[in-house]
Amino acid sequence: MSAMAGPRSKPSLRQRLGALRNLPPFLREIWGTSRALTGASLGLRLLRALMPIATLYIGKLIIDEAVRLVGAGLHFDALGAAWRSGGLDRLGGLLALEFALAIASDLSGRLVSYCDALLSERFTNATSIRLMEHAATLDLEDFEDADLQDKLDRARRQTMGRMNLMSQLFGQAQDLVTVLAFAAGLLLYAPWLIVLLAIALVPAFVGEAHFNALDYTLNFAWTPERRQLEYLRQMGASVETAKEVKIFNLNRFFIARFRQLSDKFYLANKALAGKRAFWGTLLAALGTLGYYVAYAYIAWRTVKGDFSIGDLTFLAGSFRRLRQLLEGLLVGFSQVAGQALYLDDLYSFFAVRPEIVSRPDAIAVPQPIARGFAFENVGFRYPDAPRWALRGLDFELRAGEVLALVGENGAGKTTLVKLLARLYDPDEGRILLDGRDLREYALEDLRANIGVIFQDFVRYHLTAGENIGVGQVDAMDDRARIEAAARRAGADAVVATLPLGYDQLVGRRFKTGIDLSGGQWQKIAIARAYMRDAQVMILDEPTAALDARSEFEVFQRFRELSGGRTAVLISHRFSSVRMADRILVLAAGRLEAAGTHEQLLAQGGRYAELFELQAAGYR
Ligand SMILES: Nc1ncnc2c1ncn2[C@@H]1O[C@H](COP(=O)(O)OP(=O)(O)OP(=O)(O)O)[C@@H](O)[C@H]1O
Repeated sequence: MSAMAGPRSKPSLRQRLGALRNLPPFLREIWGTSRALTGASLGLRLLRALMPIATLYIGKLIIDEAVRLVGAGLHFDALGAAWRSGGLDRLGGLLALEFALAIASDLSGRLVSYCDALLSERFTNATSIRLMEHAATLDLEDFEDADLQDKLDRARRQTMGRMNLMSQLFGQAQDLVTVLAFAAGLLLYAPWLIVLLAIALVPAFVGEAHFNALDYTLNFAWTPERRQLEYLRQMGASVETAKEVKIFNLNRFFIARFRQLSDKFYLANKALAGKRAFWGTLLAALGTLGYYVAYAYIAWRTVKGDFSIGDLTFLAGSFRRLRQLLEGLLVGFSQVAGQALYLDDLYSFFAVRPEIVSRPDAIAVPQPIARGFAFENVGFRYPDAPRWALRGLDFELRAGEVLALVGENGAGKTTLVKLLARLYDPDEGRILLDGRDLREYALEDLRANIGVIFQDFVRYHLTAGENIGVGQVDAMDDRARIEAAARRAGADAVVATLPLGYDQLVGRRFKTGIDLSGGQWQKIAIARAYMRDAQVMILDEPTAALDARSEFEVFQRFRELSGGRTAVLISHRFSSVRMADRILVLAAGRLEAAGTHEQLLAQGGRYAELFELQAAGYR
């Protein structure tokens, strides 16, 4: 397991406040998701913001009225008589008003939840789609970078977790309006109490802000471990791995590793939560103290006769609410600042820019390709790799030629193919297509003209027809084309064995799926290559699981059907390789020899040696 990520230092106050700059774009996106829902949610909240003070004030009026009635010395024996006398009219009216307010408050609360739920679902979906769209633009190299994977992981979590940020922000705005209303009310009675309240709350706020930052740091520093946990969980419990896990009895190994890692994470979290609870309680007590000092003061003024009983309840109530609200606002503010830090992750993922892009003046790939590809002193090195994967490559891939690549594992065959398809750009030298650098061509057009099936092709858990159709998505519904591609690859026989034929779901992931053998999957994948009417076809060892006859047939048919197409084949089987027009021998990233099968055998180098080895096995 990799070394622990070095602890990242706590984000500074400036960083935290700086993260608040993420809020305006965040709000803009929410607004853009649905103006109607955002407007409704905000409007309802504004209404709700004024309800608490209205309720409390009516409560005060009710008490004052009741006290007045008692003081007036009126005596009623029966409710009916009292009602008819009209003496209770005002009290009744006030009670009815308070009742209406209570109903309105409940109703608007539910409506707000409803709007928020709809809005959050839509926003989460929109962000997920944006995430997928952006990920699609990134370079393969980006994906292979562990840092980017961490970032993607955090960004993915953000799409899920950020919605309470929205509710929180809106809630904050609502509370702020309520606070202003209460503060205006209190200002009329006892202005300096508000100051007292604010001072009493500052320590709690600072504490919250501090712990939120620690929380973020912890979560940030643990991203690689969290991904490992996720990985272990998957390894320990998935169809893809179940077979091997059982045979090697790996479950205990995975579980032990999971436990070890998750325990460490748990302990770190627990320590932080403990400290947070302790300091939180202490600091909140200060706020409570402020409240009771104020309460005592109001009680004293009431006893002195400055305030009525109604005033006392109104003030005490306002005060209690104001304290809760201010505390909530301050704590909420620091939480929002904390969450805005997480938004940083989302936005920094969106800020990753691909390097492999089309130039503005990009040109179209020639139809047909006239001369072919030329590698000129091409070198490529994977980021942070100790040695070059390919170096000093000089060769041509002529239009219409079938070229085979051979070489031992790790020689660089796949890397060469990736360069040809512009999944990477060379670090040294250049690759020309009909005399112009590959980088001058429009990327999409280039990819549309090259059909590649890699050795680790994807097994889509879709229908058999769709598995072939993905080779040319815009022809996904063209059944005749799919069938023709299947025939060319010998996949039609595979499909014929499926109960639902081309409509059969394949793979084990879903209930109705039927799994295929390794070779059957490969035939389907090869059909995918035929689906695409590409000028250049590349088969990177997708035939390894085919039996010898099938592979021979696949390549022979490939030769016959390629109809003047340029092709690159990678195979470890010489029976297939020898069918190529020309063979390149790669060794440790360098081009060692090139020629036809016969020429290379005559040279007696590595090719002859490997050929002899394989041939000897059959004698
Ligand atoms: N994504 C990657 N990141 C870093 N290094 C890589 C990556 N892919 C391949 N390499 C390294 O580049 C070298 C060439 O690998 P490549 O996959 O091109 O070999 P290959 O000839 O296709 O091998 P095989 O016959 O096993 O498929 C190897 O040393 C490998 O370790």
